[in-house]
This record gives sequence, C-alpha cells and structure tokens, in this order.
Amino acid sequence: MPHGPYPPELLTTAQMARADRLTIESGVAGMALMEKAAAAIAAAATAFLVKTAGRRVLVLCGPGNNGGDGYVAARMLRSQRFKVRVAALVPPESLRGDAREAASTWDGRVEDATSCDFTGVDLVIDALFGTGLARDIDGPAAVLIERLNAWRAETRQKIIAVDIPSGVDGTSGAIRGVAVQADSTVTFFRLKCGHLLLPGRLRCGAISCAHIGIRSTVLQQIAPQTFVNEPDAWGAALRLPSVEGHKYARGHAVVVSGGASHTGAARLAATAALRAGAGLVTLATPQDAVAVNAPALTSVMLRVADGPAGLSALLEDRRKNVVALGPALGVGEDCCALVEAALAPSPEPRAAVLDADVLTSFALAPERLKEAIANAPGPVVLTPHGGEFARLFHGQRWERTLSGAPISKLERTRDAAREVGAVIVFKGPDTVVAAPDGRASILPHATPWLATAGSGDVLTGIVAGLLAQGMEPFAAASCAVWMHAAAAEDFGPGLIADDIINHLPAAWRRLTATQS
Ligand SMILES: NC(=O)C1=CN([C@@H]2O[C@H](COP(=O)(O)OP(=O)(O)OC[C@H]3O[C@@H](n4cnc5c(N)ncnc54)[C@H](O)[C@@H]3O)[C@@H](O)[C@H]2O)[C@@H](O)CC1
Ligand SMILES: [K+]
Repeated sequence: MPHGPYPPELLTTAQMARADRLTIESGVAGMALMEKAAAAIAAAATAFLVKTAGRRVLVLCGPGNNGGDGYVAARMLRSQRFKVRVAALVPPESLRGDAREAASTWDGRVEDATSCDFTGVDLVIDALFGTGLARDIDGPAAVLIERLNAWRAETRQKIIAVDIPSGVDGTSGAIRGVAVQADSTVTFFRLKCGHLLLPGRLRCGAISCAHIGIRSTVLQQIAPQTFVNEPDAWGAALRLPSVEGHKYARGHAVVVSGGASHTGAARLAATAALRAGAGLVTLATPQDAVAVNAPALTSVMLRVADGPAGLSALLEDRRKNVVALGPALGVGEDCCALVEAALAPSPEPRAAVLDADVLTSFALAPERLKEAIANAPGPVVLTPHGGEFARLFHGQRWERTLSGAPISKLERTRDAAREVGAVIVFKGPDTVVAAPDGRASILPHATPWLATAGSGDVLTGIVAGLLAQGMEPFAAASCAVWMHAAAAEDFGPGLIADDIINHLPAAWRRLTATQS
C-alpha cells in the first residue's frame, strides 16, 4: 500500500516525459537525472539488504531509460560490495541515448533476462519498463514477468520497482498484458496517476518519491490538473469555525429521509453533516416516518416535508444552503420529482449532494438530470459507486481508445463531470473526485473496512456538511473523501458506518494538525 504524504501533483506519463525534457533543455544532463534516480533505487535496495542481511541482487534491465536506471543502480550497489547480477531483455549494444551511456558504465557480465535464473537471489530490481511502456507486454518479456512473480510468491523474496512496476500503465493504472508485483516502488519527481489508480496501485507495494533534480517550476508549463487527495491539495479551501462565528455562519444542511421503513440512511448522512461542521442540520421527513425519525434524533432537527411540494416549502428558508438526497429515498419518478424540487432555481445559492437512489432513478433519463443541474441554484456533487456510475453514464462504456490505450477511471470521471456539469465522486478503493473544469483528485489510501453498509450515506453527509460551510465544491468533495477514509483508518478493523461518524473528530484533529 502507498505511503504518504506525497507531493500534491499527479502526472500522466506524457507529462512526466515533458518534465524530463524541459529539465534537460534547461541544461541538466539526462545522465545526471539518471544517476540521481539510480541513487534513490540503490538507497532503497541497500536499506532493504541491510535490514534482511541479504547480499545477492538481480537487476532486470529493459530496452529504454528505465533499464538505464537499472544499469547505474547495479554499478552503485556493486561498489557497496553487494553481489550484483544484471540480466537484460536486449543486448546493451542495441540501446540508445542515455540508456546506452548508462549501460556502458556497467563493466560486468550481462545475462539474457529471458532465461535468467532466480535461485539464491535476495532482491530483484525491476528496471524492465517504466513510463515508456507503450503497448501490452507479450512474448519472452511477458514470460519473464510471470516467472518473476511466481518466484516472489514461492520464495517470499522482494522486488523493488524502478519508477513503476513493469507492465503497469503509468497514466491509467491498467495492467498491459502482465505486470510485476512489486514490494516497493521508487518513483521520481512526482507520482503518476497509475500509481494510485487500481489495479496498478496494488502492484506497487509501498511507494516513495525521490527528488532527482527536476525543479517543480517545470509544473508551471505542464499545469497538471490531477492531485493526490491529501490536505495539501485542498487545505487552503477549508473553513475552520472561528471563535466569534455563530452556528448560522456555518450553514444549514437539509437531508431528505426515505419513508417509514427506510430512514436510517438519511439519519446517518444528517449526523455526519453535523460532525463535518455544518452549523445546523434538518432531516426532512415524510409524515409517515416522523414517528420513526423523531425518537432517533437529538442534535439533528426534524421537519415534515411531504413530496416535492413539501420539500420546496422547506427550502424557501434561504438560510438552508445545502440539500442532500438519495440515500434510501426509493428508485422511481417520485425520487426524480424530489430532485427537481431540490434543484429548482432559487434567489439564494444552494448546493446539492445527490447519491444512491437518485443516481439510479435518473439512469434512464440522464439528460433530465443534466438539465436540472444546469438550472440549479448552486453547485451539485454526485457520489456514485461503480454500479451507479455505470448506470448513469452508460454511454461511457469504452475501456480503451481506438489506439488501444486504456481509458482510466480518472478520465471517465472527468468526462462525466464535464458532461453533467457537476462534481463527481466516483467511489471505490481508489476514489476519484473530478470537477467540470477538469480538476481531479485520487485517494491514495483507503481501508478495506470502508466497504460497509451505510458508509456511502456517511460520505454524502460529510460532503453536505462541508458545502454548508461554504467550501468550494471540488475541495469539499475531496476533503470529505479524505476525512471519511481518515476516520475509518483511525477506527480500524470491525468498522461500521456509525463508527466513521464517531471518528470524524479524529479526522478533524489530523487535518488541523496538517494546517498548523
Ligand atoms: N532522461 C530521462 O528521460 C529520465 C528517465 N528516467 C527513467 O526512464 C524511464 C522512461 O524511459 P523511456 O521513455 O526510455 O521508457 P522505458 O524505459 O519505460 O521503455 C521504453 C522502451 O520500451 C519499449 N517498449 C515499450 N512498451 C513495450 C512493450 N509492451 N513490450 C516491449 N517493449 C516495449 C520501447 O520501444 C522503448 O524501447 C522512466 O520510467 C525512468 O525510470 C529516469 O532515469 C529519469 C531521467
Ligand atoms: K519498472
């Protein structure tokens, strides 16, 4: 699993190649970058070998600069008296540019990787393919990677990946044919999107990011729009309560409850909105559910709002600046009509969070949802999981471009956000948040315990609570995803949705510690 914190920007492989190019054009030699990259790899390998008292290293080198890093790291490790073997996919004489120069600094034997033997090896360095991977791996290289993974599984020996595990697409996180299963990955300058998107993330092991002499000023030209979902990316937009502020200054969120037998989900969302910092939260309940909701609430207020007309009347109070609906609302036309009431034009701005049954209800009429969003009196955040996303954006079923490159969850979320005009939180272990203007964030670590009943309802409530305080919607949605994961991580095994709410104060503490 990844280790953080990381630099905030995430790059595509094309953006990373541009960062290398811009740096080289500014006068830094490509070999100097490679030496630093290799030094970071050698340091990681040394730390591992010292800890395990291992001595024998096998460096697998590919046909490009990733292989170049491997040759230089091999030389560095041998100079520290480790027993180093190098095995390559192509003969060193066939290499070009920096890779060729790097290989020339290794004066030891170079074995043929496709027939190399792993017996007795303590550590493998995977320098086969990096950000230059351009197609699916097949043939002898694929067989080698399969043999390598089988060796690791059998012997429990370790693999360090140079930049990215070979076979993982650095932009999409897809596996191109086969991919190395690494125990740790040392990447350079900035993480790539494919380090955090599944399934790539699961192939990386612990990720570290080394500085190799590329200045962060190159990012001004590259203008990345994707960020690691950590406080560095959105902390500046956070609204912390001030001593002199009163509760109305922190907004008033309305959460819409389902009928008498479906009330728990909305109560979870409402309580989470309060814990996320909304000044006031009202649960809008149908008359038939009052008797169920009333005894179950204390700090959340309760108001009757039957159907669209009831909700419209409740929302006439202009201080109610966020409405959240979807959890256990029931699928169908009644649900669509409630959403249209919630998004109806209003003289005061009002944000909305749409989740669960709302997303399914509009699956057959996405244009209708798009129109309601276009006319809404404030920003809208949609929080689909995989199934809801697929139903609502079924037009986006292509997994690959015409040239065969995989289309990632990141790009699909970004396209959907642009298409529908709302911030989209595409939930999962690698939750992606995307805004219509193209900004996106990816959650670097989520505990598997988050996949529990009611967890999504709590997330809806946190988004609503942060929006109520006036946080910018992309930042609010990203922050909510982070807090949700941080609270779950704080609680640990055995988590249920109520625990996420109860551990939001711990997430707040962690967050405010990063801000001071
Ligand atoms: N000067 C630079 O550009 C730097 C590059 N660095 C390293 O260089 C790597 C990128 O180097 P490259 O752009 O040369 O790319 P790679 O070394 O990742 O691979 C490119 C080579 O692999 C071949 N190839 C691509 N996909 C293949 C497939 N499926 N099957 C078989 N062959 C395939 C290509 O034809 C090309 O020969 C980074 O990941 C990083 O490790 C670092 O040393 C930092 C500096
Ligand atoms: K690699």
